[in-house]
Amino acid sequence: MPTPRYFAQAPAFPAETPVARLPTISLQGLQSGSSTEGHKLFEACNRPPRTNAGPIESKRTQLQEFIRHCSAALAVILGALDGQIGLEQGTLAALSPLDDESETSVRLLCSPPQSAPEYDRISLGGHTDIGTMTILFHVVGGLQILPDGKENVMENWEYVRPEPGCALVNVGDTLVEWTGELLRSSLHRVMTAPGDQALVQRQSVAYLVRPAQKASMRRIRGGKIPPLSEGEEEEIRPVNEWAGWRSRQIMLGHLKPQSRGGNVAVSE
Ligand SMILES: O=C(O)CCC(=O)C(=O)O
Ligand SMILES: [Fe+2]
Repeated sequence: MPTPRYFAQAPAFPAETPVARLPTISLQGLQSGSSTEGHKLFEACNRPPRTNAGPIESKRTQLQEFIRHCSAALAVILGALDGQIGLEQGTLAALSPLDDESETSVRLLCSPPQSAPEYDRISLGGHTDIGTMTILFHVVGGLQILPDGKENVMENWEYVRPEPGCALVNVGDTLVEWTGELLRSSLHRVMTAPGDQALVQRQSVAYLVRPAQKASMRRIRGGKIPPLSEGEEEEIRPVNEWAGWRSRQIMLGHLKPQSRGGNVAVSE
């Protein structure tokens, strides 16, 4: 441990600076089996029970209602896709049921107004949503997509214009995997809103549906979904394992987030 002799070589830590309150636990005490020090250590490492932020807890009922509405809308959309793909009604929705444990979440984003807007500022970097589908509600612009096949350079990104009475629906990567890339997820990001919209606060609400944790990433069989090609390895990991792997690969730079899928369908 650094001794007072070393501390004497640097200016003193300012007394008025607010600091985090951390416990000091004696290593000697732990070595000698002191239960007091052991208890202090456990208390310091133990995670307090998770709670939602106050504004979320106080709106719990409305949020539950919101989730139920979004889920019902998504069931309609997924049902229409079942029909178009040639799958039995309810196939896609059954993979992400509301009542099963999953990573499904509601994300509230808020970008503060800018008095001197920096229009090239990225507030949420380019990504595809990893889950099944996303419903996004926004009023102020800022969302951009990179059209399929376009190089990821500034001038190729296109703003999405929020429309009254409309929500934006994003296909997620899981749906791309399940359908053998028949469906496409799109690369999107959030920039400073264009024009005078940058002068006001931007808020968005996203309902991000993730599959049931126990679901499999195995490709769905049937309809227009292309069968595995000769020698192609079947993805058999459970959703959680696959999602963790994919996020890590993207973080490490081994996988690049990009618009995916939209293969020409192979007919039966
Ligand atoms: O705020 C937005 O417009 C997009 C948010 C988004 O892409 C996300 O939450 O995954
Ligand atoms: Fe997103």
